[in-house]
Amino acid sequence: MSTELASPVLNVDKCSVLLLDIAGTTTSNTFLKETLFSYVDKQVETFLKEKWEDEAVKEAVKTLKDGELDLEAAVALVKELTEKNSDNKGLKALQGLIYKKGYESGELKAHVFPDVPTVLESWAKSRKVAIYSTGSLESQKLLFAHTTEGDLSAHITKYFDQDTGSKTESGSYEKISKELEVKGEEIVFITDDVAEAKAAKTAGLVTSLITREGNDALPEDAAKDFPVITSFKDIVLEKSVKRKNEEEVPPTEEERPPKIAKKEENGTAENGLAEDKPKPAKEETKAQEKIEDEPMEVDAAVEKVEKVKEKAVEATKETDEAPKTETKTEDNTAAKELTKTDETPTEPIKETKTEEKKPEEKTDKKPAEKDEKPMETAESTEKPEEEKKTEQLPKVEEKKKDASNVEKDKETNVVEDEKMDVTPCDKVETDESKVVETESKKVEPETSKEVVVEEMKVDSQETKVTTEEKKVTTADKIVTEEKKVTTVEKKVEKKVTTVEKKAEEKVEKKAEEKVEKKAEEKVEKKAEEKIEKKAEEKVEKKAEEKVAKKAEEKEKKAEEKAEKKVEKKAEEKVEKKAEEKVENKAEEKVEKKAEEKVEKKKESSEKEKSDKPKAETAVKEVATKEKKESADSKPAESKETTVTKPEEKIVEKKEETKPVEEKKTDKDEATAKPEENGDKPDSKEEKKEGETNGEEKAEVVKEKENKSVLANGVEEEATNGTSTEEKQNGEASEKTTEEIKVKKIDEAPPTDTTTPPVSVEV
Ligand SMILES: CSCCC(=O)C(=O)COP(=O)(O)O
Repeated sequence: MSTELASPVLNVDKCSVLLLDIAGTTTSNTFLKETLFSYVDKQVETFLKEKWEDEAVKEAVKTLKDGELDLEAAVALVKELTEKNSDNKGLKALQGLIYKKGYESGELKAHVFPDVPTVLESWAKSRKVAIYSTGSLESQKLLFAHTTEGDLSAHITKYFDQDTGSKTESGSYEKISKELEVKGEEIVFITDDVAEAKAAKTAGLVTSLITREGNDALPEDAAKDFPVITSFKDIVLEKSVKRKNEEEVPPTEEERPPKIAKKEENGTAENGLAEDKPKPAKEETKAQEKIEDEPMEVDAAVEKVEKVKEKAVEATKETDEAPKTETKTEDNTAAKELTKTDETPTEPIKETKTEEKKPEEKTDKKPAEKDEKPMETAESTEKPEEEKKTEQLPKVEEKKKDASNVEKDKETNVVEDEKMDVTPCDKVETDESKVVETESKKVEPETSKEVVVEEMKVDSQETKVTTEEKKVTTADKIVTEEKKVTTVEKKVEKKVTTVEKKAEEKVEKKAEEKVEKKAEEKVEKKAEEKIEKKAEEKVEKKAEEKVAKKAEEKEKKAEEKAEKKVEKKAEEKVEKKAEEKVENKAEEKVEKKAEEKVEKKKESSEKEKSDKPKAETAVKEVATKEKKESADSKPAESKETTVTKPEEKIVEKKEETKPVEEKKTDKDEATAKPEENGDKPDSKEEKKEGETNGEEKAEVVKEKENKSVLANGVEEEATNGTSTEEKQNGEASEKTTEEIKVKKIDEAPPTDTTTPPVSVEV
């Protein structure tokens, strides 16, 4: 760690926000590695086992690595990434969750460098202090709420983590600037990381590097590009925004120049003191306006305070006019400091000895210990000077008493800034006041740091007592006024800070609530969508099933219909064929029998020859008519007609007495037509059948076969003459033949009684 640093030159005229890095800036890297990361390493397994099902943990583990991780793998990965000091967002989230347990149980206490608490407190009075760290928001908040120096979170108004973006990208700082509603040039960013500093600078932020105990050495050229400080106290800010219109009032402790040698540019000392540069009141007013959430009441209170101060200043001026008094302006102080630093050019002058020592004592073995060493040397250089000065002071006991009253009043002012506000007293630099100041340094070490005392020259030993008394009483008045002012100020500041904090807490809470609500809404939406999808899928499935069922039913019906049709057709065919066959066979039989009988009759009648020609013809006619009738009509229907018709026709033919040959031709035509007609429908039906599907064909073929078998049975029955129909027909034909025979006998002359009767059997 180099302590030989160039003096910081920061353009902080318009600073309204201080943006701070954590590791290596507010807190030592050693603490991070040896305490926080080590704690994570030890606790991660237990923590993940306990909280594996927590949503926050699940989310963090998901972010840890793409893809799924089981518990063991997650533990190993967390350890590995922690060891590497990875910036993985999932890791940072998990670390934050793990730290929580440690901080809450008291097992963890965060380290902050010794200057941090006081400076943060001081800055927070008039400006915003924000944090930008790689660590998660949770871990940042925990850290500042649980430091070895107490809860510092009250001084911090805003936290940024990697959700804002990478710390090495300028866009992230632009975002912060927008979010804070402050121009980049009004934000002072302090970090130990050069890459981060470059990014912030690119975004227009006023940027300073800081070196701290435990940090890696900065690159050699870093100091060329950025001011490098070693403590927050090295930062010089413009006058507090609340102290507008106070150009003549000496600066507060906060606004005093750091005890670091300032560069001389253009022949003038440049110590970064905002007070040294006259600024238009407008700028200050603007800066004040930029402090968000500041209520109007506070503004009014500030104005009142300022008025009281103005009165005090006027009173001080009056005392300045008194003879043989030494007024001390801020310029004088700065000039003296420059002289002082010239004497010790290589050592950075630390500001407060007591402030920095205390925290280091508390944080044993922490890296900041080394920071204290140079401070001790600074203290040792200051003390002898003060002692010398006090030795030179005349001891005027009476004056001491009066002055001791002033000092007592001073002692009541705890806050550094407020003590500095009492500096009008310094302007009345009497012997007594010097004594008082040195005494006050002994009583309250913090006041001893005031450089004013060191540079005071004791040249007013001959001052008249009466003048001194006047001055002291005036000083008393001023001090009491100032006390009032400071108390009001304190209250105002407290109010401002509390109001700001509350407002920010509210904003944060609202933001968190919004985020939570959004997350919940998302989850709900997803769940609803899933349910809807499932419902839709179910409905679709049901609809599909219904459609399929209907289709199946239709198919079945169609098949059944087709089958029925096919069956009907097949049945009709079979019936037709059977009928045809029966008819044909019957015809053939009738013909044959008729012919045989005719022949027999012919033979028998040859003898008779001319006696019975009419009877033969009648027989033939009867045979042909019967054939016709059997061919034209269906067997069931035509059974009766075949019985009755021949009788009638026989009667008719008796009258007509047509030749036998003519009747035969008629019969032939009648018998031939059904055969010809019967062939054609068969072929058509076969064509139709060819159009049906294979299954139907097969079934039809089977049915045909079955039915042909049945038909054959019918045929056999027909041939055997066993069927009832045939029998009936046979009986009928027998009856007709008997009747014909009777008629013939009646008509024919009674020649031969042995002549067999003509009978037609069907
Ligand atoms: C907030 S405590 C842990 C901080 C941390 O994890 C870290 O990596 C520090 O990063 P920074 O950006 O603050 O240097």
